[in-house]
Amino acid sequence: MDVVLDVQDLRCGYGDVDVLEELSFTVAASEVLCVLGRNGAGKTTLFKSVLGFLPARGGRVLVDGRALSGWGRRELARTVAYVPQAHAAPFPFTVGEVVLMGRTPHLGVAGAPGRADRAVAEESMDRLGVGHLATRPFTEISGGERQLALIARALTQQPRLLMMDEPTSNLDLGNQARVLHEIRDLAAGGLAIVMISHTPDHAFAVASTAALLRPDRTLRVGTPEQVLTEGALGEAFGRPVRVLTGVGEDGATVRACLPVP
Ligand SMILES: Nc1ncnc2c1ncn2[C@@H]1O[C@H](COP(=O)(O)OP(=O)(O)OP(=O)(O)O)[C@@H](O)[C@H]1O
Repeated sequence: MDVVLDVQDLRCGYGDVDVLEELSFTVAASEVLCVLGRNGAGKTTLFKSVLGFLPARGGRVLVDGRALSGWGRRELARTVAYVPQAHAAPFPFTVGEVVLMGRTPHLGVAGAPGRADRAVAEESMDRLGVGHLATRPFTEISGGERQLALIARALTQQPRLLMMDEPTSNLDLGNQARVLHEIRDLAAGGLAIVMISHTPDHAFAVASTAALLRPDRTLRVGTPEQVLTEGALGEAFGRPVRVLTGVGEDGATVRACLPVP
């Protein structure tokens, strides 16, 4: 198995408080790991640690078998791409310029992007359906359009590992389906993907592995069907949850979750 991200016994937090304790999981090429847990459980903290923004207090994070401390910043940016939540990115540039920034780690020291770099950016924009927005200011498009543009920027990096923080928040149903389809397609093409989601349905739809942060700070890892049971979801979110099953397009079982008011 081609393991891209290997997290072993990770412990991290802020001040004198540990938010995450002894978390372990791996993500291989072509796998999609979906991280779920209640508000404040530590999902973003986990991302910060894997991206090298928050030092681990214990355990280790290996990318392609090498500890994060052994990677140069540009080198890591050629391998790991991050899609932030769209509301956190008020860039004063056009959509096309923001997407082209994804090429930055691939350029030489004095490098300006060339024709090949622009072609990669255009292909990414077409893939996410935002090519027609290329000349629009990034600050003057909708939240959903910004989300799609940020995913296009991350693809323009041509990474091995894609870290996505709630990639379907802000998106209408059609665009949620578009992004989920792309996530499945990118994984099939060999990318390793880690996504945070508040929608267990999306883990059932595209994830090979679900990782559920529980109130006792432990992580339950397995297939979505193993991990996202009514009991485990009820315990994790503190309210009863129903898991409903139906028949999908191809006759396969599909699952959706409903919080019980
Ligand atoms: N910079 C910080 N300094 C101190 N505590 C922090 C900081 N950032 C987050 N925390 C705390 O760490 C815990 C985990 O926060 P985190 O943002 O990782 O949760 P999350 O699972 O991403 O939540 P949400 O679903 O609401 O986005 C929370 O208790 C939060 O208050």
